[in-house]
Amino acid sequence: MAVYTDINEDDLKAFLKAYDAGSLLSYRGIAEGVENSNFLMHTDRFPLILTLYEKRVDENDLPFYLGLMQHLADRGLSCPLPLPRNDGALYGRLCGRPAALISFLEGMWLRKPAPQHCRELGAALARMHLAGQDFSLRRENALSLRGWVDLWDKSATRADEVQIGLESEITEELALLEDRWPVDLPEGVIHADLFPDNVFFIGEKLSGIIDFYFACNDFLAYDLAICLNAWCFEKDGAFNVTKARALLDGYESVRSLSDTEIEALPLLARGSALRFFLTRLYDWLMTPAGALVVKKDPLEYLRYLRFHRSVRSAGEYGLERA
Ligand SMILES: Nc1ncnc2c1ncn2[C@@H]1O[C@H](COP(=O)(O)OP(=O)(O)O)[C@@H](O)[C@H]1O
Ligand SMILES: N[C@@H](CCOP(=O)(O)O)C(=O)O
Repeated sequence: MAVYTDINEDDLKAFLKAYDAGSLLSYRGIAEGVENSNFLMHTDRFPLILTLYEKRVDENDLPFYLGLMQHLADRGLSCPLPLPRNDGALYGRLCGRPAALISFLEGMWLRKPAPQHCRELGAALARMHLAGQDFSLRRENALSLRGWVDLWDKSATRADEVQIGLESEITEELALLEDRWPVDLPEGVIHADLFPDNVFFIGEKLSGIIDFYFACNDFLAYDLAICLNAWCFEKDGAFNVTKARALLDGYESVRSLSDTEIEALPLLARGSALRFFLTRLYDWLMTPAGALVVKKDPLEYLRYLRFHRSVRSAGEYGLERA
């Protein structure tokens, strides 16, 4: 359960005084999520999500994340809208942590997305990429090559505790990615964590995207590579090319991929698999026993990484013109 910081009613009521949000009726911790502490709150005016920013969120990045949500919502994308405080600030402080109130989005995330959901996702991702083009703030991707090396430096010597041989396999992979990582692909604001639990649907229709707390400027096609990993593998580890084709078709129904983006896709998918492997491995090794969070399996992403290593071209992801 991702509630790292406990809050009490008096503190919450004091926090709410800075907002025009009505009176508190109820609040409860939300079990899902791994990064921040989230609470569902009801006031006599509306439901709200209260987020207390934890470990990986740098307070200096909050204007980027919260401003981005405002920017995208203004351009018609269905994402949470931060509620400003009476003094105009987009976040305040609760129990010693930066904390924001954001609008509650209707819908459910899908445990078993089908190809038509992947198509919807692709189209929404491309719309987000286009809507983000004129966002004025910039944030480097702290979890790209440099960040991977830092994470690996902290975990490498213990990696073989998780699986024998990991230390040498990942060291080699990282060296290869450092050598071959693209430098000149189309860039923009990417979500960078668009997993099924961050995308809500009502029936077949995508109703909203949440959790912009890894958003940053990076290659647009890298976001697509993240989705290939997060949406197109089955529970048994098999890659589902029908889902991948639907994802890519949906994306291209809104924004066409260039030849260089298509060519780079297998490498971007390797990098993306490594990125989630590394954060999961770090959390696996470092999270204290008894912490109220469900740790995610790093080896799932090792399997995806190995799959992408065998991919010769994006045609294997179902892209006809690759
Ligand atoms: N704006 C929102 N509307 C509705 N539910 C939300 C919203 N934001 C978060 N949630 C709920 O909180 C859970 C965790 O949120 P998330 O942002 O993914 O947390 P974390 O950043 O800790 O991973 C989501 O799975 C969802 O159930
Ligand atoms: N999506 C990441 C972990 C971050 O979790 P989220 O709840 O913020 O989406 C992973 O699966 O490793």
